[in-house]
Amino acid sequence: MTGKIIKGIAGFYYVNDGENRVYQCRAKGVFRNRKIKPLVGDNVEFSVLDDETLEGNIDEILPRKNALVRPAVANVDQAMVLFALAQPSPNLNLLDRFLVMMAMEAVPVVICFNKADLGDRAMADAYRKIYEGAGYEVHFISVRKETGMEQVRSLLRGRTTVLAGPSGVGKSSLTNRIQPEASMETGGISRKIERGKHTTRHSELFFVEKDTYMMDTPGFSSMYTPDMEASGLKDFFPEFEAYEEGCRFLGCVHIGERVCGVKAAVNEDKIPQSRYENYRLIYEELKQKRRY
Ligand SMILES: Nc1nc2c(ncn2[C@@H]2O[C@H](COP(=O)(O)OP(=O)(O)OP(=O)(O)O)[C@@H](O)[C@H]2O)c(=O)[nH]1
Ligand SMILES: [Zn+2]
Repeated sequence: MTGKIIKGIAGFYYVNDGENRVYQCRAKGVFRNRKIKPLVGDNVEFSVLDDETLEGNIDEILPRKNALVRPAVANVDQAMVLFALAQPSPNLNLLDRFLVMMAMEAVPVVICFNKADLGDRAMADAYRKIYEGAGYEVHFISVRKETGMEQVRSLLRGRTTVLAGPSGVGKSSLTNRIQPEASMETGGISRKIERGKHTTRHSELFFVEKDTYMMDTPGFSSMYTPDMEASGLKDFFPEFEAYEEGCRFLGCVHIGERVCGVKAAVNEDKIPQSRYENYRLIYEELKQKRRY
């Protein structure tokens, strides 16, 4: 049988068969033969030892597509980053940092703004313009008004998604909405308490529907600075590229150079101020970090 590891606790791995039957497995042999530690998100071959008690043994870890460190999870197809259109209003610096981190890991990102019922139309249009211009898919939803829920479901379908977003934007509300059985069983509040406990334990994937999994990523608001050469940062701001032919020097980093197509584009509002400003801030941080 094949399945996916959804959590690991005290030497046991919990393997979902894709239809939400979860087997408690050991990984005898896998460590010894391959010296590889199973990760949440790993697709595995496993044998069922007992069909009643749902016990099994992992025989083989299938090749990984990727593996994130924070959160520790393998085979991530995409990240969904959730912000609120208002209350709290989005921290674009945090968003831009997150986009860089995920691009470094080659994980595609979908941006969702929740609480569309609270934000004004002009703000929504402005955010859409900024992030579609940077090449991202942008969605506006309201968990409270239940708008965009089908859209979210179809974005998730058949994939493993990490959900990220700062506190208070509606991550619990959204995860409750998209896994109806769980929220019916435990109720919104207890689900939330449960989730709080998980954040101090291990990473865990939850089942959404057939072959569809999601992981909540705690600690998003304290995003660290990516680890790379400052000069490489510009490549993670894809909307800059079109204006680089206006730069005098090959390898222009668009900071102190006098003749710079990117800075000119910012002045002409062709590149959003906020994107450039966040680029500059992250660039300076990387410079500082590399000095020590
Ligand atoms: N107006 C409005 N409020 C919403 C919406 N979605 C969630 N909320 C409210 O926003 C508040 C925060 O929602 P949560 O789901 O707890 O947010 P969270 O991202 O899980 O927050 P943390 O648990 O702190 O990470 C709650 O009071 C929700 O009822 C929405 O679409 N519109
Ligand atoms: Zn330049």
